[in-house]
Amino acid sequence: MSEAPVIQLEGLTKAYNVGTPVETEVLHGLDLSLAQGEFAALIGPSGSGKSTLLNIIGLLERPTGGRLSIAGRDTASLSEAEITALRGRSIGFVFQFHHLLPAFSALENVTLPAIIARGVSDDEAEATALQLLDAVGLKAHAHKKPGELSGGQQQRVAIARALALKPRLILADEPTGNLDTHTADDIFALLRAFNRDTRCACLIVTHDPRLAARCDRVVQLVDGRIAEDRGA
Ligand SMILES: Nc1ncnc2c1ncn2[C@@H]1O[C@H](COP(=O)(O)OP(=O)(O)OP(=O)(O)O)[C@@H](O)[C@H]1O
Repeated sequence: MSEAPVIQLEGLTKAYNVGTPVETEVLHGLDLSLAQGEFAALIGPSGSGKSTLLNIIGLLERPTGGRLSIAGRDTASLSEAEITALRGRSIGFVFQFHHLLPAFSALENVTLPAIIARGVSDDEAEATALQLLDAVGLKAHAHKKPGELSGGQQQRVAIARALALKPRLILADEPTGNLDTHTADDIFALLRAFNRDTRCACLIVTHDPRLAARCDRVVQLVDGRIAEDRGA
């Protein structure tokens, strides 16, 4: 039996200020499918719609038109509660401004989503989190707060947090954008290793041609349209 694509878009559009005299369409009928295990870059000039598309695929914003299925579920008919549940169950986010909770330790930042979103017990969440912090090279820093960690270390905590929920899909928005080349390579290698080990699909927005060249597939947006889809 073939698996449903993790992401499927058909004729997807997004407009802002819908119904007003200055409605602007920023995504113009996109078709895109990403299978389990695929590792893809999303590239394109500033303003081409990459973040908007990532937010829609991440179920943080609704499309204006077309179809969006995530993990085989058509999202159009889902209630807000069902959307939230699907997002929590299926998607891990690694964003540049990683939204770690400053008052909590690295360990707590990784455990809390599993406890809150999944109802996992404290002990089980902590055991998983420690394994993940070890895997990202931060076991010794587990009890430090984000403000006591470097940018690259904070980004690794964000990756551990995303992976703690064992998502089928990882969405990363410029995950290495503010990091030096060496740390960026480490972060990229981590994402790649988890993609290989768990077959989670990854879609990574990047302005870095070096990183895009190391993805299996490169989707290029220009002016809200897919201009190129290499390696599909
Ligand atoms: N909330 C909003 N309201 C109105 N227009 C918006 C909104 N969010 C984004 N846009 C517009 O949508 C277009 C695409 O923006 P988006 O942030 O998705 O581009 P991007 O490719 O991610 O750019 P960058 O690489 O600079 O981050 C831009 O023209 C932007 O001004």
